[in-house]
Amino acid sequence: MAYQFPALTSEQKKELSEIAQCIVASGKGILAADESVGTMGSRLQRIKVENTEENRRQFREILFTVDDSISQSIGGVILFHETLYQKDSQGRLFRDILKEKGIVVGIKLDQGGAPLAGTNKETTIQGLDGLSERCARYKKDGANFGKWRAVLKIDNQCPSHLAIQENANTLARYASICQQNGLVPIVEPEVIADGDHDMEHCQYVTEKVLAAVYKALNDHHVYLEGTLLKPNMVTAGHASTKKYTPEQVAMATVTALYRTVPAAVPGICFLSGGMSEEDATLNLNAINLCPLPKPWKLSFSYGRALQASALAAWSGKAANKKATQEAFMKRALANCQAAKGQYVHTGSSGAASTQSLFTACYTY
Ligand SMILES: O=P(O)(O)OC[C@@]1(O)O[C@H](CO)[C@@H](O)[C@@H]1O
Repeated sequence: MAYQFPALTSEQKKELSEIAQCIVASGKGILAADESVGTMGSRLQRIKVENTEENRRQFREILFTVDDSISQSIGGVILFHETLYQKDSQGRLFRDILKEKGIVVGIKLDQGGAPLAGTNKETTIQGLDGLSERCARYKKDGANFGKWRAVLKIDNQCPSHLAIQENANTLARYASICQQNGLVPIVEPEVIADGDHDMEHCQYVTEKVLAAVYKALNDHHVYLEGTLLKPNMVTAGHASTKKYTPEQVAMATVTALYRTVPAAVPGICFLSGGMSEEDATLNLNAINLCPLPKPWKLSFSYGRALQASALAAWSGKAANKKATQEAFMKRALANCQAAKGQYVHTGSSGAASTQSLFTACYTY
């Protein structure tokens, strides 16, 4: 056993665990603003705005220049490469604006899916080649955490043993490289909601996937205190006819996590996976009220569920800046409350917040 070859020094471990804890400090979660150019294109298409670099920059400028009190709800923001180097209209780098608010800057590191031959259209994720050099550069340029999303689906023969093992190993290799370069890895094994399976089936699969991920992280000597997990909530498939309450979703989700995620992991930040903004908040709130042991912070790392109302309010018009920032702040605050189990639905949400944000076979 290679016990005498430590992967990280105690200084490296201290830095990583401090970054992770800062991101999920009480009530804080993550804004996943790391949509690639293509994904941002489909978001902008919905509001009939052209997918230009300037339009992407303008929307993000509005989000990042929101009132400083946002830092009570948002501990970290994940950026796409392009955004890490963009500036606001006064020439200030976005990453500096976020840091001044006390928000940790993160970077998307995965580079999209590749087919696993001989499977029912399953995938692995690319981006390991040159990853160490990219991480070193991003650390120098102000990032302190990374994100890597692996996609598993529930279908005939899926997820296969191969897909589970390959994606777990790739996530672990990515996590190890991140930590060597001073970045906290967000480990995201997403079991997507496509399909008509029930919640119990999703729970079974989520447990198998998470168990494989934590075995691989251990094999790769990943320091769990310096990581964050970004899983799916346990829900029925989008096409299922069965409906479940937030309390049922919470019980299934926390049970799956309790069985598979070590207590050393400081925080679990859920993805929203196409849920409406309001459902994502209600489910997170129920998760935090679930009467099972919860040794980790249970928070959010939402993309669609933090930005849908804001995008609709903006509609590509500078004049809508105030309304856009208000919509974003409202969702951020609601999720901050939900991360503490204190969210009370007032019934005054706008239309955009209750709309399903699901897209079939969501890739990017
Ligand atoms: O599911 P959501 O909350 O919208 O987004 C979760 C997420 O991992 O998926 C997107 C990738 O397409 C990323 O932009 C984002 O970080």
